[in-house]
Amino acid sequence: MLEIRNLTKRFGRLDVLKGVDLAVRPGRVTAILGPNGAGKTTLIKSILGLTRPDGGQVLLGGETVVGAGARGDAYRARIGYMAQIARYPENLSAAELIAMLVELRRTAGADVAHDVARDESLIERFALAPHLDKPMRALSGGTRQKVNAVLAFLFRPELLILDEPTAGLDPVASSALKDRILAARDEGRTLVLTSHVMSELQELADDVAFLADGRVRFAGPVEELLRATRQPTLERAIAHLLRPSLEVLAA
Ligand SMILES: Nc1ncnc2c1ncn2[C@@H]1O[C@H](COP(=O)(O)OP(=O)(O)OP(=O)(O)O)[C@@H](O)[C@H]1O
Repeated sequence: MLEIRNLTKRFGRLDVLKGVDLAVRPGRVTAILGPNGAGKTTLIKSILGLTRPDGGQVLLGGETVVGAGARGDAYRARIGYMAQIARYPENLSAAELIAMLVELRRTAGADVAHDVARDESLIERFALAPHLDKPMRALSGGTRQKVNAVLAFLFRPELLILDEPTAGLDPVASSALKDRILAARDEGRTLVLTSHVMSELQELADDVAFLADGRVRFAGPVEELLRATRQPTLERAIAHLLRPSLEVLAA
């Protein structure tokens, strides 16, 4: 569904991605893990075309969307994205933002009437209704994060990329979002997410891609990682992978 081939990215003298290969399986939740600064956000932004990689390709549904042979950025309409730090026009309210995004889609020729599922379940469970008409600049960090989540799910995208989606959310909101993530998976959507909260990933992830030193060191189902490292939990398995005497595990 999503395939990353030999992706490279350097910032000045810093080699962040040194040839990342990854095949994300459809209809599953894949967690991208790795220490701070490993390049998870850089990888995500490269998939979305928000960062231009130096080499390699990204394929979506078999079609090259980033790298040599890619044509335009229309593919982005198929992806819902929740950024780690989202920036919005601060004077607009969430309701106006939603209306604007719907209008943009309509102008781009999408069948919006069919597409839009303003996620009432999330709005309700986040208790977001009273905040929808306030300007974004007046919202608390957690409330902005909730709006961010609603926008990511807005058009029922086939692929959802969520960068630390529950960071800053209270336990009620975090549970609601996790339920929504699993529901999206059960609807057959593909999800890629990052988080440093291992217990959360243990709950959500079907597959794991572990990024370190610019490459994917392990990619496969969570159970396989636990088996390969002989550890009982994801947290211990990742700690095991991060030992200084790291042995590269075959994918
Ligand atoms: N625009 C940029 N210019 C220069 N360096 C950058 C830029 N973006 C990222 N980097 C560097 O690239 C490295 C990878 O950053 P990235 O944000 O992708 O890591 P991450 O794995 O998402 O980290 P974290 O877990 O802390 O969120 C870091 O050393 C970061 O400082």
